[in-house]
Amino acid sequence: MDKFIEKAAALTEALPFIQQFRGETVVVKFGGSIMESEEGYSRIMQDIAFMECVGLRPVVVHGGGKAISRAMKEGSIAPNFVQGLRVTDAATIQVVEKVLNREVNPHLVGIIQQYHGKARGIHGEDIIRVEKMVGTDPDTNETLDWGYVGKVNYVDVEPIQAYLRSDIVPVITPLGKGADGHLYNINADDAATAIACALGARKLVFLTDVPGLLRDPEDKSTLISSLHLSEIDALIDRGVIAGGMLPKIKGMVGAVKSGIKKAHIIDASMPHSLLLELFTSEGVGTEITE
Ligand SMILES: Nc1ncnc2c1ncn2[C@@H]1O[C@H](COP(=O)(O)OP(=O)(O)O)[C@@H](O)[C@H]1O
Ligand SMILES: CC(=O)N[C@@H](CCC(=O)OP(=O)(O)O)C(=O)O
Repeated sequence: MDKFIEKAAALTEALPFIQQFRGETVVVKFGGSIMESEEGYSRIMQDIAFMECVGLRPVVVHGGGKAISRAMKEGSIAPNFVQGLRVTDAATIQVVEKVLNREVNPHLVGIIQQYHGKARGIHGEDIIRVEKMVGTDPDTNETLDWGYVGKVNYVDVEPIQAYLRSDIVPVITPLGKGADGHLYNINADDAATAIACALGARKLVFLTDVPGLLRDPEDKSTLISSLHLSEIDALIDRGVIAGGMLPKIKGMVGAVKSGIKKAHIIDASMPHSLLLELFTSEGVGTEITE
């Protein structure tokens, strides 16, 4: 009997959250090591199908960095990252396009459909315009050139919204087109942020392989559950926000400043962390609010 009451309680606890988020757009980004586990990302796709079914409007932006590196090595191309971004020459962009647009993306769409959700892939270059990424090496002051790596300067949201109006989950690859007509590779965190801002999403959620932002990356008990915009610069200066956390936190700051109410980092390896974050009062991971 208790078991049934518990099950009913879980459903009734979700009710106010479902009512609050119905019709709202939530951009969900995942990539990294979770994409190495079919079981792990299938659970995420199930959560996405659930969200859509109860009236939310999820938009998926996915990475696939590890699969790209594997395919490059199979083609005897050595992966090379500078400041967390893949150096992308003409041969590499072909591998990136194939892995993201023609392998990972249709696979994810297929899993949502297995859960009886409607989903369609969108190739990023059909909706995202970029300029070439440029940077400077802080040690040598030399200009950095990543090749075909882009910084988003425009997202055409109409194809995304058309799918959302038809209750179809858009699943988007982090690729863009340059003014030169060439295909460019985009960090998936940056692509998700730009898409969330352009859509005016209610929430931006990064699923990753750690519980959230940790004060000590080696110690999972040091989770920072809530961060205010004013605290972030000091954490960057102290090196707490570094590596793969930098594009996420910077993206979350940009998103919250552009009007998105909440941005989250949550643990993809915790089963159904996305549903827990959205539909319970517990909250998991790190959130940034204004
Ligand atoms: N303060 C921090 N808290 C948590 N993770 C951190 C921190 N600083 C750096 N990291 C690193 O960021 C990684 C997550 O970013 P990333 O590897 O880019 O994930 P994804 O591929 O899921 O986008 C973690 O696995 C961890 O190694
Ligand atoms: C420019 C750049 O680095 N692009 C990334 C795009 C994929 C990505 O970001 O995948 P994850 O989220 O799985 O890391 C790359 O080529 O790996």
